[in-house]
Amino acid sequence: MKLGRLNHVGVATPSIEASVAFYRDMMGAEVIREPFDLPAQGVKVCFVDTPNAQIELIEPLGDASPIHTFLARNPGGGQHHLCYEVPDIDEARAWFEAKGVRVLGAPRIGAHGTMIFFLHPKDMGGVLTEIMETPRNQH
Ligand SMILES: CC[C@@H](C(=O)O)C(=O)SCCNC(=O)CCNC(=O)[C@H](O)C(C)(C)COP(=O)(O)OP(=O)(O)OC[C@H]1O[C@@H](n2cnc3c(N)ncnc32)[C@H](O)[C@@H]1OP(=O)(O)O
Ligand SMILES: [Co+2]
Repeated sequence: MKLGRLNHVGVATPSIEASVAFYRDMMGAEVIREPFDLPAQGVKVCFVDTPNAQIELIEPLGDASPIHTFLARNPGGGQHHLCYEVPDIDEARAWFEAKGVRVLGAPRIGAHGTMIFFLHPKDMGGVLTEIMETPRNQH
């Protein structure tokens, strides 16, 4: 498997509205996409663009959100996951499974419209890791 570029850093927040104000007013971020709901992933999402990667702001959506426990432990929010691109999602999944890394749930469509899966932080040096297939027009 060939690891691709860092696509985004996931940041959990109790309030996307407050985080957008922080990235705009404190960090000087200019391009901030409109927030949108991703019910299938249990999160509300908003992208902040930087020159080489995105910050993905995620706020819990619904009672079964996978970030509820994280925010209960970190009420002010914080860095939640790193996401790397790969050219072939099935090859990447087989690669990690063969190495005994726990894949969390089934591959699904992510916020960028391509397939994603997550790897357990305890098998990844303490970092919850998202693997995402590179969008077709960027291969
Ligand atoms: C916007 C859509 C999409 C995209 O396209 O980009 C997304 O990014 S969605 C992002 C949200 N979705 C997910 O996170 C899905 C995958 N996550 C999970 O399956 C779970 O959150 C989890 C990683 C298995 C954690 O489960 P949880 O029940 O919340 O907590 P536990 O108490 O069971 O945690 C076990 C263990 O792991 C540590 N942990 C938990 N989260 C993280 C984290 N983000 N980074 C590092 N470590 C984490 C936790 O502290 C526990 O450790 P111990 O206390 O030592 O046991
Ligand atoms: Co993500």
